[in-house]
Amino acid sequence: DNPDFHQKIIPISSELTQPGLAISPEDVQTLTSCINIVFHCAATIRFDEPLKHALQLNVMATQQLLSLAQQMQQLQAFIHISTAYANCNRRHIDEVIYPLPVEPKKLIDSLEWMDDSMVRDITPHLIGDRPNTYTYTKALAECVVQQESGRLNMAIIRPSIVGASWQEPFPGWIDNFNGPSGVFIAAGKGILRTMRASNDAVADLIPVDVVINLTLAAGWYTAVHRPKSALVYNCTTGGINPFHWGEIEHHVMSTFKRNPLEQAFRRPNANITSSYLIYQYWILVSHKFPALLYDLFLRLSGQKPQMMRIFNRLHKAIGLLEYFSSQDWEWNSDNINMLMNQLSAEDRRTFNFDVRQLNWPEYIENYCIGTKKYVLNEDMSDIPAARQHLRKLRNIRYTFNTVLLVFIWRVFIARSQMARNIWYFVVSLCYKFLSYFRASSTLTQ
Ligand SMILES: CCCCCCCCCCCCCCCC(=O)SCCNC(=O)CCNC(=O)[C@H](O)C(C)(C)COP(=O)(O)OP(=O)(O)OC[C@H]1O[C@@H](n2cnc3c(N)ncnc32)[C@H](O)[C@@H]1OP(=O)(O)O
Ligand SMILES: NC(=O)C1=CN([C@@H]2O[C@H](COP(=O)(O)OP(=O)(O)OC[C@H]3O[C@@H](n4cnc5c(N)ncnc54)[C@H](OP(=O)(O)O)[C@@H]3O)[C@@H](O)[C@H]2O)C=CC1
Repeated sequence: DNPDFHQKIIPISSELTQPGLAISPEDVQTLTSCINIVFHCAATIRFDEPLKHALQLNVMATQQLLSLAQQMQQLQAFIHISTAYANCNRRHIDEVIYPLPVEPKKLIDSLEWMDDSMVRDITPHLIGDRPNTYTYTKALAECVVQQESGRLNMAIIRPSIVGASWQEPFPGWIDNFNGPSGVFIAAGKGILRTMRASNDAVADLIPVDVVINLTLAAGWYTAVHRPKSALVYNCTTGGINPFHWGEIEHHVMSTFKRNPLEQAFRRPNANITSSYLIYQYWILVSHKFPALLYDLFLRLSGQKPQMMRIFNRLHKAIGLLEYFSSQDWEWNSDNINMLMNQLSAEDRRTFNFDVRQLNWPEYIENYCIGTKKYVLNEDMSDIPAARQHLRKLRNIRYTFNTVLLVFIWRVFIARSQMARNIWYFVVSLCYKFLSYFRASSTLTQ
């Protein structure tokens, strides 16, 4: 649509961990003289980030950017991107900034002199009932934003689990493995067969284009209407148009069976469970055992074993995600409704963030196809070959199961008189039934 779009963009190089964000003096000059709105989304989103690093990227960098923003002569609004899970230690989350027991500045100062192992030891005490350093540092960043809200005109956007696009630039666009995308891909490849999640818990996915549209609209509202205090927007779907992890599982599996990924390890067949014991059982039977067999095959054919390593990484990743897929939260979204009512009918269409119109089965199907096309760069024209591959895998499974059954049965028959008796009884019963069936069909003729 806009072939010269790049002429409208001036990239600024920066490094969040450096003093002054490592922005060159010339760039600082450009920014302070002509910026109207700041959208601050840079962050580390890794769940396993060491606390010191997460603080540096998510809290101190936000502090530095706020200082820079105060020098911006034309600034109308500062929009900070947080996460709906910043306060995931609460069940009901309002559109307010919740206080933390520790003052961010004091925490940063006290961690300064500690070495990495000391920080590692006190991290669980600091993050308390939050699951990771990511949600904790995002909550601290909100407090930092609040401290500056008297001086700057600000708003906070809190998206839940950001997923592929709903409509723009086109349905299903996605370019990374974060959040559910990696899980969907692993399930589509037949690697992931089980995950701990609650079938009935709300899966609060939010399409990335909805987040962007809402963020732009909030930028407009903050700049033009200048609310007295920083408004928080809980950018979620669960309270408005709920969909559950059990339904997601169903639609992901059905999409990948119809549109298989290339070179799947096994047929896609993942089940979610909230039971720890069932989960451990499937991990053993459906993950570790096939991985062991496959690695044995690789070793015997002179190749490097790799499947167990892949599964260990997968287990680490799903272990970090299960906190979010095993429970529900309730987010208040009054500010979202207010913002929607403030937009003109045309703006509401252009910056659509009304998730009541979202058709989940269609969205999940586009999402899965999007992971195939844009994350894995697979061609849709290869789908017949991928289906053929799945048929081959199904035949291998049938053959394997039959051989295993016969083998186990043979072992039983050889060792136990009772198994032999049962076997003869079943065989003679079948024989009698067949003879009776043949005799009765001859009589009717
Ligand atoms: C059918 C079932 C339905 C049920 C389905 C339930 C879904 C339930 C989702 C809940 C989702 C909550 C989300 C909370 C909402 C926020 O607040 S959003 C923030 C979201 N943040 C994230 O998702 C980040 C989570 N990821 C991480 O923390 C780290 O990647 C992990 C998981 C600790 C892994 O760390 P690592 O082992 O060091 O690996 P990492 O360096 O990250 O990646 C190495 C390579 O593997 C790739 N990779 C990373 N992850 C994956 C993956 N999952 N798969 C494949 N490749 C991957 C990377 O692209 C990278 O590739 P290269 O660049 O080397 O080519
Ligand atoms: N993904 C999700 O599900 C959710 C995300 N969010 C929030 O949305 C925002 C964007 O997240 P998302 O797009 O998913 O994450 P990404 O990791 O894709 O993007 C993070 C951005 O931060 C930049 N960045 C990271 N480290 C540094 C650094 N040291 N110096 C300079 N820039 C850096 C990255 O730059 P570069 O590309 O150059 O590496 C990248 O542009 C974050 O604030 C996150 O907390 C909130 C809720 C859910």
